[in-house]
Amino acid sequence: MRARLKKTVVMVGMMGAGKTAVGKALAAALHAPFLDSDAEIEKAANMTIPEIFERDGESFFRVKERQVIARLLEEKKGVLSTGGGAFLAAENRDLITSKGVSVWLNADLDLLWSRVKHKDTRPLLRVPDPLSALTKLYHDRVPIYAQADLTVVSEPGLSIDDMAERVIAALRTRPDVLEMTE
Ligand SMILES: Nc1ncnc2c1ncn2[C@@H]1O[C@H](COP(=O)(O)OP(=O)(O)O)[C@@H](O)[C@H]1O
Ligand SMILES: O=C(O)C1=C[C@@H](OP(=O)(O)O)[C@@H](O)[C@H](O)C1
Ligand SMILES: [Mg+2]
Repeated sequence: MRARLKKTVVMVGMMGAGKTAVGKALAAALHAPFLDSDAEIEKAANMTIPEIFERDGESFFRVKERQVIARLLEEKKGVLSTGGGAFLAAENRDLITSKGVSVWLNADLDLLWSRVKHKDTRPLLRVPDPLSALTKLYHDRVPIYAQADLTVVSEPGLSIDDMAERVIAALRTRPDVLEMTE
């Protein structure tokens, strides 16, 4: 069996949910292109995400994020991992829903914290109390992520490849997204 993507699969969810890692594994399993909006923004700016936040501010980053997502959704069908804030903007949600299928990687706060606490690559967590910041973002954002087309739950015992398999199982319920061929 081989699978063909008819729409771009757009990974959404909190920082540390695994959008980048699982998105990459999913794209490999589907033999589809992998795109990551943060990586594209970094490439275009020739700066890291923290550098962009520091020099130009979050609102500038959000403008770039919107432009990059619009461009990537036009360019090719594949797996697009977004940054955690992207799905918060109604304009992005509308675009993602019309051109692709959104998949929320739903991980609980403990699991997210265990994955992000040792990293300093996320400017929104470069504050005196990063756990409080993450907790607030989590509670503010969960109702919005819940609007995604599909939800895949992440659990501590699962590997990145297990998660990619779970996403494929969810996509199999959507023949308008994933076409299975012999
Ligand atoms: N089962 C898993 N699913 C997703 N990420 C995992 C898993 N196990 C370990 N990780 C690690 O957790 C981190 C998730 O971060 P990342 O993929 O960058 O998330 P996001 O892009 O959603 O912020 C990575 O370092 C990844 O290797
Ligand atoms: O949640 C957010 O607002 C952000 C998440 C990050 O991406 P990941 O979710 O891939 O870490 C990155 O876009 C930026 O630091 C802002
Ligand atoms: Mg990411």
